[in-house]
Amino acid sequence: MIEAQSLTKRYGAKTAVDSIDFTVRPGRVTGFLGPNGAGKSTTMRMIVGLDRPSGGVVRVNGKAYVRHHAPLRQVGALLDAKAVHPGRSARHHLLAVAATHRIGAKRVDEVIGLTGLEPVAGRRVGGFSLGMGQRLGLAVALLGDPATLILDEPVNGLDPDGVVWLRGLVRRLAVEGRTVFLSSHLMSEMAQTADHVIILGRGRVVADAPMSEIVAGAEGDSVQVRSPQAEHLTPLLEAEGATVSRAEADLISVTGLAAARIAEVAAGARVVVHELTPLTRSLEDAYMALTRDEVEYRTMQTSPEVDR
Ligand SMILES: Nc1ncnc2c1ncn2[C@@H]1O[C@H](COP(=O)(O)OP(=O)(O)OP(=O)(O)O)[C@@H](O)[C@H]1O
Repeated sequence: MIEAQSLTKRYGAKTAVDSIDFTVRPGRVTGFLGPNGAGKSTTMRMIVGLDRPSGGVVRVNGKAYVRHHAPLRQVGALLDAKAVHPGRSARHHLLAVAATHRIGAKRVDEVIGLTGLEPVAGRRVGGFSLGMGQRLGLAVALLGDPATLILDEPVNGLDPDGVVWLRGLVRRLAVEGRTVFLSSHLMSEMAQTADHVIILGRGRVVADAPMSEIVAGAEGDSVQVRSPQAEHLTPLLEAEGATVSRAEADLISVTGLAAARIAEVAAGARVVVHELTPLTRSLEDAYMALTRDEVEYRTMQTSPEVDR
């Protein structure tokens, strides 16, 4: 369990984390989302004592991280997978970390197995790919068999097989009753992995709810309709109560009317339709709506005037 109360981090005049409160509960996967610079990494670093809060507190399994006598047995963290000695083999790195907590070689071999590192366990870590480095970071996080896991962008660098494997591992850890807190920028991946979501925007919590609620709160389902007579079809659909927005000359997005009814209206007016695609709500839609005003580094749109 992770509990943050009025947790704050300032860097000079910049408030990276602005008096946030949240609880990450055991037995489920909690996703941590937010635009670049929202304060996710800073929050995770404070949870594991790598950054000291400017205000407020954060407890892991009831205590501040630094107050735990054997923190690796309480909290496993994957924050910076590259922070390992490049000359050591993966197995030696794990043995060295294990020794700090009197964890034996048996457990080292177990986590090597759990993270699929057997084929490379004897190789120098310096030659590892990003994906192998992530697996090693996970192996370190799992060493102490901790009740709480904090994983910052764990899918980073994993190949598609690795992503599926990680999803299964993370789900299993939660089913075992552990607290799993993970950040990712990959919405579709997060939608498949997390049960609960906390979204940060500019250092504040903008949403903290079950995944199903977050997705259900997104704007309504829409239907994408491609037709060479889109202009003719639009008022007919609006007369049926639909809201229509035009994406391209022959492409409209229709909300408030089922795909079947759209097809009937089009057929009734002898309008040719080339495509009719119902689009369901997604975590990405909900996320975009919730963070629309919270983006610190927004991609600048080049205005047509500047182009000319
Ligand atoms: N050591 C530091 N000194 C000064 N400012 C910092 C420092 N670390 C982070 N910041 C600032 O604090 C804010 C939050 O950064 P943080 O890295 O926690 O965001 P994030 O949500 O993890 O972003 P990303 O998705 O890009 O990893 C940013 O504006 C960042 O520039």
